[in-house]
Amino acid sequence: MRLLVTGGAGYIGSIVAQQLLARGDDVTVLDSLYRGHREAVPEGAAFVEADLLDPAAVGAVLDGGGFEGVVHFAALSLVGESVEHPERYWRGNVVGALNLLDAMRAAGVPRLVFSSTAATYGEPAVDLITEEEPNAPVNAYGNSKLTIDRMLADEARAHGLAAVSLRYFNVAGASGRLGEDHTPETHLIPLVLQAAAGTRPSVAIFGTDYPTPDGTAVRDYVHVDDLARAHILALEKAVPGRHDIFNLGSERGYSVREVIDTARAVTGREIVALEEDRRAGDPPQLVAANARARAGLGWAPEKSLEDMVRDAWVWHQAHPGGYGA
Ligand SMILES: NC(=O)c1ccc[n+]([C@@H]2O[C@H](COP(=O)([O-])OP(=O)(O)OC[C@H]3O[C@@H](n4cnc5c(N)ncnc54)[C@H](O)[C@@H]3O)[C@@H](O)[C@H]2O)c1
Ligand SMILES: O=c1ccn([C@@H]2O[C@H](COP(=O)(O)OP(=O)(O)O[C@H]3O[C@H](CO)[C@H](O)[C@H](O)[C@H]3O)[C@@H](O)[C@H]2O)c(=O)[nH]1
Repeated sequence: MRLLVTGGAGYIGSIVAQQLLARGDDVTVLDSLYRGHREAVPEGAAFVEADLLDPAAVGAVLDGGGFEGVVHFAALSLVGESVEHPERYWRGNVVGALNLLDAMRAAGVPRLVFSSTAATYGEPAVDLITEEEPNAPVNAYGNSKLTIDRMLADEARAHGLAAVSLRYFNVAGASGRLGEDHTPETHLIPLVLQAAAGTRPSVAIFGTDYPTPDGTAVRDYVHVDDLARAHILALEKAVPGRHDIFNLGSERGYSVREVIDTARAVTGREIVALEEDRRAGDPPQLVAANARARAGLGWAPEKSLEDMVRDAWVWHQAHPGGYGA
C-alpha cells in the first residue's frame, strides 16, 4: 500500500514505518520534528518536515499523493503537560487531526489508523478494561484523544472513511536500530534502564500504598513490535464507513516493583529504587481486555515483559544518549 505515517520520526511511528517498509509498502513520513528525530525515520521512507497545524502544508502532501491510507501517530502525549497547558493538546492533537481529515477527504484517501490510548477510560476500577468501559478521561491528553476518536466515528458515518482507533496501553521495548528517546522521558522502563546504566542515579517508585498486591501501580506492557503488527492488521481490516476501536494490551499486569525486578534480572545491574509519593493522576491499575483485538484483528501480543526490557536495554546500550549522541 502507499501510506502516509504522521509522527513517523517518533518512537512508535518510526517502528511501524519500518515494519511497513519491510513488507513492501511505500511509506512517506510526515513529522514536524518537534519531538521526533530525523535519524529515526527509517531508510527507504520519504520524509516531509511539516506541521499538522499548517493545513496548506498537509494538503500539499496529500493532494495528488495517491495515498491509500494514513497511520496517524503525530501528537503531544505528556499527561502532566496536558494538565498544565490543555490548550496545547486541544490545538496540537484535535486541530491537527481535523486538518489531517480535511486533507484526506479532499484527496480521497480511504483509510486511517489512529493512535488512541487507555487514557480515554480514565481510572476504571475493573480488573480488565474492555472497549465497552465508559469513556471518562481525567486529563486533557485523554480528552483530546477521545475527541479524535469521536471525530473519526462521525467522519466514517458521513463520508465513508474506514477508520480504526487502536487504544494502546503501555508501550515498551525497541526494534533493531529504533528505540524510545523522549525528552523529557517520563516512561518507567527507559527511566529504570537509565538507572541500570548509571546515566541517572536512581529511579523513583511513584506510590507504594496502592490497593495492589505489592502496593505499587499495575500496568499492561506491550512490546512495540507487537503493537506495530496490530497497525498492519488494522490497515488491512478497516471497513469503509466504519470506525472500530480496539484495545491493545496483554490482559496481564505488572507492578512497578515487578518491572524494576525484571530490569535487575535482565541487566544484571544494581538499580537503586527510591519510594516516593504517588504521581498525580496515576490510576492504581490499567490492564486491557483484548478479546476484541483477537477476534477482530486476529492480533495477540507475543513478546514478554522480559523481551521488552531486554530489547530496550540493548538499544539503550547502543544509544546511551539517545538519537542525539
Ligand atoms: N508511548 C506510549 O506508551 C503511548 C501510549 C498510548 C498512546 N500513545 C500515542 O501513540 C502516538 C505515538 O507515541 P510516541 O511515544 O511514539 O510519541 P513520540 O512523541 O515519540 O512521537 C510523536 C511524533 O509526532 C510528532 N508531532 C507531534 N505533533 C506534531 C504535529 N503537530 N505535526 C507533525 N508532527 C507532530 C513529533 O515530532 C514526534 O516525532 C502518540 O499519538 C501517543 O499519544 C503512546
Ligand atoms: O519514574 C517513574 C515513572 C513511572 N512510574 C510508574 O510506572 C507506571 C507506568 O508509568 P509510565 O509513565 O511509564 O506510563 P503511564 O501508565 O503513566 O502512561 C501510559 O498511559 C497513559 C494513559 O494512562 C498515556 O497513554 C501514556 O502515553 C502511556 O505511556 C505508573 O504507575 C507510574 O506511576 C514510576 O513509578 N516511576
